[in-house]
Amino acid sequence: MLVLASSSPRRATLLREGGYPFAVVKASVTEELPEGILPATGVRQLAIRKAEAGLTHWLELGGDSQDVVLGADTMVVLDAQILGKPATLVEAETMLTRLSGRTHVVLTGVALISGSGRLKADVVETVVQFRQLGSDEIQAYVAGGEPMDKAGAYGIQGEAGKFVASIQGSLTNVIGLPMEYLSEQLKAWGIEQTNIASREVDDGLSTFEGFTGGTPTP
Ligand SMILES: Cc1cn([C@H]2C[C@H](O)[C@@H](COP(=O)(O)OP(=O)(O)OP(=O)(O)O)O2)c(=O)[nH]c1=O
Repeated sequence: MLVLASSSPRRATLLREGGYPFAVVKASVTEELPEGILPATGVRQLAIRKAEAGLTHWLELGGDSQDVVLGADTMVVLDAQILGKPATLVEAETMLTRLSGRTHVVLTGVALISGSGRLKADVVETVVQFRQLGSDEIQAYVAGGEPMDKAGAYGIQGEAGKFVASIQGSLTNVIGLPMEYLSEQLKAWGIEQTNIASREVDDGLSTFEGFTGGTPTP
């Protein structure tokens, strides 16, 4: 059985839409990383941290050691700097001003772990280009509340979809789980889709120029 170690509603929605039956378990971890760590190393570490915490909790709840626990972490990287979730509205505005007219990278670390000691963790990268944003539209977007629980202060699946000029790589990777990569991995772990649900998110972004699907990076 598949267990999602996450409190992100987006990750649960993506797995459900992917047709996977799963349980959800909380994975409260500190998201602090050592100063100067490479973003890809950091995002992978956090995904493992979440999966390990989730596994511990799941086994305490009486879960089977053969169950497969999934942890993930998403970060936005601009000029080699990590943009996490904004702590304040002002910080959200600053992040979006920095992203305006620029190309950035979204990294999602994905970790699969089981009680038998098996572990697989990778990082999937999507390149996102924003068009030039006006300060009025940034302010209006931040006032709408969408940025606050999201890396880089935006949600590509929401109103910020209109900020995006192009995307290269997996769209679902930006939203929190690279489903193309993940379904390959889950197959290798013996986890199959049982039903293919229709997409709940009407984003219209999969037709964007350069959409190629996710590519794992070492
Ligand atoms: C860039 C971007 C991020 N996000 C979200 C995905 C993640 O939920 C969030 C980044 O925070 P994460 O720390 O990756 O995840 P989380 O705290 O929401 O959930 P958990 O740790 O319990 O699994 O930003 C979007 O929903 N859309 C976007 O376009």
